[in-house]
Amino acid sequence: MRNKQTIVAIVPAAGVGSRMQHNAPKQYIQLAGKTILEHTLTKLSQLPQLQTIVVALSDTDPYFDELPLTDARIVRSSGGKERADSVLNSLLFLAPNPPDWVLVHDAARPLVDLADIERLISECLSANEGGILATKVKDTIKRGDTHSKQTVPRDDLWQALTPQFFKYNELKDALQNALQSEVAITDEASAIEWVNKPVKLIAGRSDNIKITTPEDLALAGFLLNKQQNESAV
Ligand SMILES: Nc1ccn([C@@H]2O[C@H](COP(=O)(O)OP(=O)(O)OP(=O)(O)O)[C@@H](O)[C@H]2O)c(=O)n1
Ligand SMILES: C[C@](O)(CO)[C@H](O)COP(=O)(O)O
Repeated sequence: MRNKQTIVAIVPAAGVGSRMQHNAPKQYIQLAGKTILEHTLTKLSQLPQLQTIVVALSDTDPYFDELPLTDARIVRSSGGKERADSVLNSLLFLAPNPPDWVLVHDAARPLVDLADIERLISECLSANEGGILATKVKDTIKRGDTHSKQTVPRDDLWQALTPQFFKYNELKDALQNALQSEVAITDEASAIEWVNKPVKLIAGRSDNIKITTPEDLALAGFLLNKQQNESAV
């Protein structure tokens, strides 16, 4: 029987939200009565298997300490220039007492379904292999070049979501390797792929959207209200 595996969540929340064109970082926009970051942390706080919840924040973030957070597992680490740097900084923050696994989840994805996260963790622990939530592409995909065949075959195309769940040591080594090699890393899985390790794709709900541009807010607000009403029943 494998010893109980320890799991720590890392929440990248150090972005400026430039595409949102808002006067504060998008993770602090209020939707359905709370900031987006609070919604995300409230979701993760419902997972008892998380030993700690590390939130990567800008060192000049003036908002976080004002949030009415009650989960004692929540701690802050320093964000970095890019999302991958924020994640690596959080991994290094954990180095004195490293967990077995880390669950990396965007602050900007408050709508994530808890059952999807539970399934991701369960399937990866059973296989002893890292993986990510992903959703199969539903639209026809075009490549930007207007002077050649544009349509991309989509039968095996998936859209990567978060959480992304990997062994602490593997992710730390992969991210350090990829960043030192100046490889473009936009998610944890791309670093794991860089070091030629497998990534399980676990089908997740397509409404686990990353709130990115202004038109995402109305949909996210509606869905957050719907989730809150359903959980209140
Ligand atoms: N240096 C960075 C950049 C992003 N993030 C976080 O990574 C998540 C996904 O990134 P994205 O949606 O791109 O957020 P921003 O970088 O803030 O948005 P933009 O690219 O529009 O500026 C967000 O929760 C964001 O706060 C981070 O922790 N550190
Ligand atoms: C990690 C991610 O959410 C998976 O789709 C995405 O890569 C983040 O990209 P961003 O440009 O940092 O928002």
